[in-house]
Amino acid sequence: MDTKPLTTETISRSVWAVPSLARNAEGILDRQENAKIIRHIEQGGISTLLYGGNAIFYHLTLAEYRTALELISTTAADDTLVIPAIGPAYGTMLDQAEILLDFNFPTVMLLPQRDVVSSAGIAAAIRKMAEKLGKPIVLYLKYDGTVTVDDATALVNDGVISAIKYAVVRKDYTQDDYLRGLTDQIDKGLILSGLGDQPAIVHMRDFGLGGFTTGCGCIFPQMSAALLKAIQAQNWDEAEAIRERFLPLERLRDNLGPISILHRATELSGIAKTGPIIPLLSEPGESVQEEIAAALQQMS
Ligand SMILES: N[C@@H](CC=O)C(=O)O
Repeated sequence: MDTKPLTTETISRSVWAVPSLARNAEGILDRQENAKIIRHIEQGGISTLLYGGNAIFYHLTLAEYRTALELISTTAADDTLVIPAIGPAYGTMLDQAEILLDFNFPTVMLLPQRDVVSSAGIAAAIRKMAEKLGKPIVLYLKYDGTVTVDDATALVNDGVISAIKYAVVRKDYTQDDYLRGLTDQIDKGLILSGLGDQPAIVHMRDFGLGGFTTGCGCIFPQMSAALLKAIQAQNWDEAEAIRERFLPLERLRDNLGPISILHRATELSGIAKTGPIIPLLSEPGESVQEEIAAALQQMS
């Protein structure tokens, strides 16, 4: 695992894959099956792994958290950057920080929440975690304005932010005052498009963001890596053609639940047995699984 501190170069050198986390039939984290997912992504040309929403880090027990960190840190290749998530509850992140001190991840990402938080409160949590861990944190902005531009800018200026994953859903991604406010104040190379392959072109071309995260790229890593390359080379027609190839699975994820559809699609694509989806999420029904299989076939 690459343990060097993040830079804008690190952020842009690879798409950030956001994988599912495999469990065996009993729901126990499965080393072998997770290793298959990691190898598949790495062999497809992606060298950054972000364990957050798609891995359902929100709902891990503390014991599972340690197991997961041990598993991902020892399975990833030497040059793969691995970023685990913390939170979203403050008490949870305090407990997780004690575990993280036993590992050497270069940064961690604070999972987002919009209830029972304030902008100043999230900023305070980031500062506390950065101090406790002795390293800067990835700020995940998923809800419009939950952290103000001023608070986010102050965190960056104070060196407690390693990157910002920007994932606010818009009808029209070219129209985004919140993102424009952030890019006016903060080094754009520190901000990643955080909503998968679909808004990546607009976010990188029109707002100058430094990279993008992908869920579907955990199944089709070569396609996501090619998308990043096309965007960086400003080959917009090629980038647009690649983006469209992701649509069959992305449409299902948008309509039926991005995390559970990706979890099941990873298994149906034959990459690894991902096992049961844990509560509070749920398994897609049989007809949905048929739709996933059809989408995967269309994309292959
Ligand atoms: N949410 C996006 C990107 C990852 O965070 C996806 O799953 O495609």
